[in-house]
Formats: sequence, structure tokens, C-alpha cells
Amino acid sequence: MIQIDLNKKLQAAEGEMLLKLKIDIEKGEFVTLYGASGVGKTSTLRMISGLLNPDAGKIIVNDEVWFDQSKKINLTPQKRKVGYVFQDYALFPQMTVLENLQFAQTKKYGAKAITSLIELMELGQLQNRKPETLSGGQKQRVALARALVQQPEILLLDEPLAALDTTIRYKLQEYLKQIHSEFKLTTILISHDVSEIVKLADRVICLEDGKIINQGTPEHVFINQKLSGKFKFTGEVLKVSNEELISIVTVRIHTEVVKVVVQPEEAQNLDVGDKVLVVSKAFNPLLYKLRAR
Ligand SMILES: Nc1ncnc2c1ncn2[C@@H]1O[C@H](COP(=O)(O)OP(=O)(O)OP(=O)(O)O)[C@@H](O)[C@H]1O
Repeated sequence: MIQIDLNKKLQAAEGEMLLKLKIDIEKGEFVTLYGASGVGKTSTLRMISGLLNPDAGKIIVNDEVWFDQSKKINLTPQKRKVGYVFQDYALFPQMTVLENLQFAQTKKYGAKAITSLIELMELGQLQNRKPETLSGGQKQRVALARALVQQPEILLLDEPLAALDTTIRYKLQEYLKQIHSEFKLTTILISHDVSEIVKLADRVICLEDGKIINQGTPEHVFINQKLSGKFKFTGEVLKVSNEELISIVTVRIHTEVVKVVVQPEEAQNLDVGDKVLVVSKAFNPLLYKLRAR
């Protein structure tokens, strides 16, 4: 369990902004921070990693106190078991891919573990190359691998996929999903991409002016419950989940997310990424597949 209770005065463009957050995160949970630019998302990750000092509050990770203002406890970033991945990769340019991983590895993370991580992240062909010769998606895979060799208790991801094109981003989302469960990580992701959040996160925390204004499962938070009556929209399938007697298809329509109940046999025909038409004449939306992904 991770207990975060942070108070920090920040200098926003319009003047002082008080960031005041209290978040409890279960071990193994995948949480997303969502909100407009300047609401305090990056500052929150920086405080968890020890790069920015809160004015008051506590950070307790699996019973270990990382920060407690009242007890004057403040572990250095090096002592906090955090893997931090940024949008701009921040790899060491003079080192090869392998050297970047070796430099970051903890003592316990042996050579064998690095070899299997290289295999998992499909970096074998690239391990002797320098970052400048890699594409954005490849660099980000190295940055993720580098965060993992530090054996983090928390993986902090600050919009790691925002600079990548859709196809690469989609692929890396799959990697993120896989490593989160394979390494039994607790992950906090900053993202503006609603479909990415629905795909990856157990919980989304919405911030405004340094405060939590809403939180819950992505479906719950993003579903536009106002949608009813007569409408017809095209969208993209984000998720197909099969319940006992029905299936639920989560569809992104522009920036909104809706859920449509369909028969299991209709769901069999649908895959994540398919383009669909969502139509409603009364209150019961129907879903038609337009084309496969
Ligand atoms: N060390 C600091 N001291 C005081 N104010 C800061 C500090 N770091 C950032 N700020 C200010 O705090 C506000 C929140 O910044 P932050 O980077 O956390 O926002 P964000 O939600 O991550 O935004 P974006 O989505 O644009 O990255 C900004 O107005 C920023 O200028």
C-alpha cells in the first residue's frame, strides 16, 4: 500500500496554487493522473521520487516512510525505489543501450535478469547501439527497461508515449500492460489520452488546480452519461468484456467513451481497434462494425 499525502505551494502562471492531494494506492494498482496542463501532475511525481520537496505531508510506501515532514524524514531520490520514465527518454547519450541498463541496475538485478529483460523488450538487436541512433519508440523501450532494472516499488510514467505516433504508441501500451503485471508493479501514469487510460488504468484520478475533483475506473469517469435518445456516431473499440450473459463493448467517440451492451455472439466479431457505428433510436444503443482495425 502506498499512502501519499502532499501539500505544496506552487507558482502557477496566474499566481500561487496550493497542491493538496491525498491518495492511497494498492500494491499492484495501475493509476493514471489526468488533468489540464499546469494542474500539478508532474510535480506530484517529482515529490514521490524525491526530486521536489513537499511543504508538508507524508509518503509511505509498503510501510517504509519515504517522507514525513513532522518527523523530518526525507529519503534521497537514490534511496527511494522508484523507476521514472519521462516523455523525452533521458538516456545517457555516451552509453550503449546495454551500458545504460547496466549503469542503472541494482546490485540484486544480475546479468541474467538483464538478458531476459532485453529479450522481453525486444532490444537484442539494439543493445550495442547508442541512443542517438534509435527511433523514439526504441528509445522509450530502453527507458522503460532502464526503469525496470532499478527494481522499483513504484513505476512513475510522465506521458512516456506522448511523442510517439499512434502505431508505436499502441505497441508500447501493450508493453506497459505486460511489464506492469509481469513485474507486479505499482504504476502511476500521467496521460492525456483517454483511450490509453481506458486500456491501461485501474483507476483515473482527475486533478484541477492541485486538487482531486473526481476519481474512479476510467469507464466510470469518462462515460458520458448524458448520451441518450437519438444519436449516431462512429467510434473505435477500446475494450470488449464478456460478462455471463452479455458482452460490454467500450467505444471511444472523439474524446468521449461510451459502453454498449451487445449479445456475446456480436462481440465475437469485434476486436480492439475496430471502427464501429453506435446508433440509438430509443435508449438502447446498437453497434455495427464498419471495418476491422
Ligand atoms: N519547483 C516548483 N516551484 C514552484 N512552482 C512550480 C515548481 N515546479 C512547477 N511549478 C509550477 O506548478 C504548476 C504545476 O506544474 P506541473 O508541471 O506539476 O503541471 P502538470 O499538470 O504536470 O502540467 P503539464 O501537463 O503541462 O506537464 C505550474 O504552474 C508550474 O509552473
